Amino acid sequence: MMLRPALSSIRSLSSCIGNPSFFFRQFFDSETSTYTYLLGDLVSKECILIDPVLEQVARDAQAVQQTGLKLKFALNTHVHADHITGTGLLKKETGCKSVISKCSGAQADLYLEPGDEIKFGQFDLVARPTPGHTNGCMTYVLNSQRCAFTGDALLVRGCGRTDFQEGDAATLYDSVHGEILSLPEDFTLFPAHDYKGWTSTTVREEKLYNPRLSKTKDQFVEIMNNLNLAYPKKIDLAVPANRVCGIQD
Ligand SMILES: N[C@@H](CCC(=O)N[C@@H](CSS)C(=O)NCC(=O)O)C(=O)O
Repeated sequence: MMLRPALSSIRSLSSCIGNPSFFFRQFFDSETSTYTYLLGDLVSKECILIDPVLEQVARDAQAVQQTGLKLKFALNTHVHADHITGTGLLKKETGCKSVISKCSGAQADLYLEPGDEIKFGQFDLVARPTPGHTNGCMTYVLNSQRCAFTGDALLVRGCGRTDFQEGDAATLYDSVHGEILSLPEDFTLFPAHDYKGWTSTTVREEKLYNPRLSKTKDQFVEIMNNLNLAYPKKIDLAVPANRVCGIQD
């Protein structure tokens, strides 16, 4: 029997806790292998979603409602190429504000610059620029819970591809080493995708075991330039839609 976690639409995690006021849930969209994260403050009731998927908006909105939380922000880590973001529809359905980096060039209610903070109740996410997969990629760091949401910049034992949009392997290497792998080694890292059954990792694990990023920069660039991956199936639909915050009308 293959020892692979069930790719259910809702996964629970015991990591990234330690404060009873912190609500955390990791969701999975099995069609696109995308993780969406719900983070909330159970005292103030404010919550946020990171990287929601259009087809899973009902699931996400239901989770928010069931927990008695109020959705303040729906954030994207970048302009995704493989799925349409759920932020446009979530805005309509919940009145939340959409958020993305200024550098992404995409439309949103709030634009993040490096070092900007997103507050939900007593918690603060700090935006760190991690370009290389796209120009506008941001990693969101939650220092209080010793974790970070890396989007496609860093995947478990992998990283985002660099062969379309504004992809650049050398830039990705520098930004992941400078902004993610420089975090304390015990920080838990949550990616936007996984294709092999992983749910999270740590800075220490990726420094030791990432088969791409643990190499020298020259070796990394060579690896990235020879991945020969098929284009994402939805890229022609997803990129233009995500530049305007997903489906809005
Ligand atoms: N088959 C999927 C696309 C898979 C893919 O290209 N994933 C991207 C992130 S989404 S743009 C990636 O960077 N992968 C890195 C890797 O090493 O796999 C589809 O058709 O949507």
